[in-house]
Amino acid sequence: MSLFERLKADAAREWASYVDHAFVRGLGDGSLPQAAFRSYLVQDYLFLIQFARAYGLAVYKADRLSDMRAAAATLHAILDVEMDLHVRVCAGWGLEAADLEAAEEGDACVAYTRFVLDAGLRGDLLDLTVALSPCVIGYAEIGGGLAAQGVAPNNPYRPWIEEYAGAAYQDVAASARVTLDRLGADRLTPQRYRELKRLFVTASRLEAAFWQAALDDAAAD
Ligand SMILES: Cc1ncc(CO)c(N)n1
Repeated sequence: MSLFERLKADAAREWASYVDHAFVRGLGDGSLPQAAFRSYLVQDYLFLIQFARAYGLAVYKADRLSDMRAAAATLHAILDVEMDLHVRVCAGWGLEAADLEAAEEGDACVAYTRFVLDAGLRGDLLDLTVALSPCVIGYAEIGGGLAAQGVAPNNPYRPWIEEYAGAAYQDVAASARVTLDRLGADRLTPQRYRELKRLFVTASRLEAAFWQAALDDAAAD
């Protein structure tokens, strides 16, 4: 079993709370309140800024050129592709770049992103990669799963689903799995597994909390 499959099986409950969250089901059937999606988009923009920093840290923590290049390519993809796309999606939902810049990071965003950065700062590239893996691999599973169920043509969240179900993002996630499994083959020891599992479980819980914060935020409006 690959390292990713093993982590996912051992974190089955937390993984399910993330990929099968009420927010995700609402995206799939189009019933998600639009205020929740807007709140999510603003926080996700701030999230991506911190994730770019985490990939910068992965460049620093890498001890081979191929790992440095892989992390640098992801850093570039976040800063120059995904964030641009994000600004355009936000504009479609009535959110201007100025709204994004002015927004305060919510607790769920601070907790998740700083947890990942801390895992990477005190650990090595394997710790950091495990802490990052629910993000990139999870969104590919969510987008692919929703698309496979079939998305109504008038579902307002269809472009979001298609983005994460699309070949470009699925490729990014597939290479993240290959990297994780290779780092595991190089560095995993039985003693380390417990700590890696803890990182994976916590990151999955914090992803679920990120969805939940957007639902709570919209409900409080
Ligand atoms: C919170 C979160 N997790 C994962 C991704 C995937 O990039 C994202 N954009 N936002």
